[in-house]
Amino acid sequence: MGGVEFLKGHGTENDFVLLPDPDGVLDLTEARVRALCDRQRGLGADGVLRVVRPEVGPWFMDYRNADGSIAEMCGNGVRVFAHYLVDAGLVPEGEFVVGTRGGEKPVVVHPDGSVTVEMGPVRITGTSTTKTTGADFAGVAVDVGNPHLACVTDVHIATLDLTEQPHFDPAVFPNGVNLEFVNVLRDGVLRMRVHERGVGETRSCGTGTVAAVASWLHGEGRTTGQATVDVLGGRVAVEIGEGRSTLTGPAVLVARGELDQAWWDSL
Ligand SMILES: N[C@@H](CCC[C@H](N)C(=O)O)C(=O)O
Repeated sequence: MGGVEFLKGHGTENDFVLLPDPDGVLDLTEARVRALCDRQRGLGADGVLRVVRPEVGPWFMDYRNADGSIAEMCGNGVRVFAHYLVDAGLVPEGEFVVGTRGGEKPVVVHPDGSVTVEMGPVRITGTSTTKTTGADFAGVAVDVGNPHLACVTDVHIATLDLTEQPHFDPAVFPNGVNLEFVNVLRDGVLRMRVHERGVGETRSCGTGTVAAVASWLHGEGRTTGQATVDVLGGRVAVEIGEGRSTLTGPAVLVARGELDQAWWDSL
C-alpha cells in the first residue's frame, strides 16, 4: 500500500502542503503538521491544507498553521485549494464554493489559473500598536475571519527585522494576531510585509492584504475601494465593498507525491 498522498503549492509564495483526505480518515496531529512544514526535516511549508469532502456542503479546507495551530481562514490557501479541486477534476472550472472555518467562500477559477475569492465582510474592530525593530507602529485591528493588526507606516518596510515575534497587546488580541506593515506607494498601490500568527514572517498573507487595504481605506476616511498589494512573493488585487471583499491572485501547484509511510507513522 502507498504512503499518504500530498501536493505542494503556493499563492504568491505563501506555501502549503495539501493532503487530499476526502473521507476524513487522516489523523492530522499537531506534531505531524509541524513535521510536514519543517523546512529541514519535512517538506517545508507555511501551512497545511487538508482537503475534506463533508457529507453535506462544499469541499472543506481544513487549514493548519506551520506550528500546528488551527486558524479560521487563509486567503492564499483558498486560492491554492480551489486550484487543486479543479486540477484534480473534483469540481468544474469556474465558480464554486469552498468551505472554511470562517464560513463558505465563493471562488472563481479563471482560465489563466488565477483565482478570485469572495472573502466576506471586513470588520474594523479598533486600534492597537505593535513594536518591532526598536520602533512602535500604530495600526487598525481588522477581522477578516481571522485577526489582524494592519499598520500603515512611512517607515520603509524593507528596513524591518521580522525574524522575531513583534510585540503586540494580548489584551486586545487574546488569541494572537497577524501583523501587517504597509507602505502606501500611491492611491490604490500598497506594499506589505507580514508576521503571521503561528508561522512567522511569510512571503504573503491573503487575509493580511485585505486587512492592509481596509486599514489604508480607514485612514483615508473611506469604507470601500480597491488596491493592488505587493508582497515579497508577488502581487494580489483586493476590492472592498459594503459588507464584502474580494482577493484575486495566482495559485500554483508545484509537486505531488507520497509521504513515506514509516516516517508518517513515526510522528
Ligand atoms: N497565510 C494566510 C493566513 C493563515 C492563517 C494565519 N496565520 C492565522 O493564524 O490567522 C492567508 O493567506 O490569509
